[in-house]
Amino acid sequence: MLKHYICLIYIIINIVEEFSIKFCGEIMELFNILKEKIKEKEVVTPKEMAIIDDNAEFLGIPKILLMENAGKVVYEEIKDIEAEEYVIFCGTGNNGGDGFVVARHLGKGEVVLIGKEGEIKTYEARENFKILKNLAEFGNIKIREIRIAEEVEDIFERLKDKKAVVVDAMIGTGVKGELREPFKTIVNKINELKKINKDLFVVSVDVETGNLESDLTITFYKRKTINKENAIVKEIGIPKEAEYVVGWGDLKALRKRDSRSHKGQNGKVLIIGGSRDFFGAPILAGLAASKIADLVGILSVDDVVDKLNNPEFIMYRVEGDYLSSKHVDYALDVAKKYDVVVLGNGFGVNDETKAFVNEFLLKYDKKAVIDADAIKVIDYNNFKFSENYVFTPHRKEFEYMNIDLNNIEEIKSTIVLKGKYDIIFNANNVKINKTGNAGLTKGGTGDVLAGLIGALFAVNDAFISACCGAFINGYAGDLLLKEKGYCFTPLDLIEKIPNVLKIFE
Ligand SMILES: NC(=O)C1=CN([C@@H]2O[C@H](COP(=O)(O)OP(=O)(O)OC[C@H]3O[C@@H](n4cnc5c(N)ncnc54)[C@H](O)[C@@H]3O)[C@@H](O)[C@H]2O)[C@@H](O)CC1
Ligand SMILES: Nc1ncnc2c1ncn2[C@@H]1O[C@H](COP(=O)(O)OP(=O)(O)O)[C@@H](O)[C@H]1O
Ligand SMILES: [K+]
Repeated sequence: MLKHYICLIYIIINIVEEFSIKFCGEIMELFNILKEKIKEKEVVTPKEMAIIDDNAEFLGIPKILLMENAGKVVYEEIKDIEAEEYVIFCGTGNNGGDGFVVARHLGKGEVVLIGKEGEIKTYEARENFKILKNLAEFGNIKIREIRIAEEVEDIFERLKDKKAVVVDAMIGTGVKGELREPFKTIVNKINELKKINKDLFVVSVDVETGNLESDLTITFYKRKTINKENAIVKEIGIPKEAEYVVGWGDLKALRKRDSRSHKGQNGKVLIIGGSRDFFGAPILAGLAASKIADLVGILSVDDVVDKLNNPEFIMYRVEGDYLSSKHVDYALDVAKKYDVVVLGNGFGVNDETKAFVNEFLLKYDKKAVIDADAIKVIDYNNFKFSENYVFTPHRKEFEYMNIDLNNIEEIKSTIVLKGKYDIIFNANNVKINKTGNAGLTKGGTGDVLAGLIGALFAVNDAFISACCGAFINGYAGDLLLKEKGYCFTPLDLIEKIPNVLKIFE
């Protein structure tokens, strides 16, 4: 008997495996179609490049390897330039790290670290600086650490009439705001020097620092929006997949909580959901959102409000068993006090709810996460996919939306197509999230995801919020799988959200 039993289980597991492989195959097929339809970016912003860099590391490529390749390709571009002097200006970030590698490959010249060794921000830059210090003892490479521009007056004097190469490894894609001192003065000095010495060749690493008039910029992987025309692109070993995978690079790019912020500035989320039949869904979404957002409100029907005496939420009651047209004005009024609305969890799909959703969205003009039943009741025939919307359909709900992949540019909204792998896309971006496991198929984990995305979307843009929500939700599930196997609940998932954020903060 037992033998038959085991054999039966074996057959079932195989069928499930077969289905999920097939299903997974479909997901990858859809992903490839989307990659074709959504034009690949030729130029990226510094912030987008930082995410790609970090996700290359997420895929297992060490940054120190990329730094080595970066320094090497810059060296290759300048090694044949006739010069009596080489001066490499380095910042304390990884752009400076590239500069250390350039100096090492050159095997000569003066490295000017703008800052102190102790201020070098990253392991890979520090390691390369240490190597330079070892080499400096042999005399070919000189190193100087400066605080203010006056400390390099002698260099500018010397370069007035020399054939020289100046390498700008001061600031790269980590640039933030207006150029601060001493970089500002140093950049101006180099620009002035170029005017009086035609034999001065200025090379920028990855990005021109400030308004430096470089003769050449070697930028890595893709042109940056802030590069000058004459920038050339060099591969340094970053694979295309780094642009398509959701990894910790996306989490690092989320808006940081400002220590001086006060209540409400870190997001206000209104959950509009629930019905007489489903009271748990909006609560799960609300609990998930409250892990991140400052304020969470729940607008729902009597049954849900009466069941909820949770101090974490501000409750807004509407009479009746289901949301309906008569509640639209009140809901719009309440929504004015919030940054984002999470719509649909536990709604049900009857006509009154359908009327509420369509009328509400027609008049509501802020951010919304549209999930579950709300996705099913929208009248897509006359519907605008606003960039203020994030949809979180699973496979079946996605079919309701009848998205025309041939008119993908119309899809300004961000869509999270949930499944074994989540595909996150809109008219301009597509990414795939691989965190998560089959333990997440339990009902309610989608409500957790919707609340999570709502909280992130309150203070970030749609696409990064959707990517990070999917990543965090899945990763929380992966932590639970290690602890409990598949037997975890949506409430366990919610409790794990802070752990995931802590790991990647
Ligand atoms: N992250 C990676 O995986 C790789 C990064 N690479 C290099 O690293 C660079 C990015 O490095 P980081 O992210 O560390 O940052 P950066 O090195 O570009 O700049 C950060 C440094 O500049 C300072 N800074 C920023 N804005 C400033 C301003 N307005 N005025 C004055 N100082 C300012 C910061 O305080 C910090 O010390 C890329 O441009 C590229 O050159 C390469 O090594 C390739 C691999
Ligand atoms: N087999 C699976 N493997 C990995 N993640 C999954 C799997 N099934 C669902 N998920 C994840 O679970 C979450 C919610 O899935 P969903 O189908 O929306 O649940 P719900 O029925 O609660 O809406 C999503 O983050 C999705 O990525
Ligand atoms: K630079």
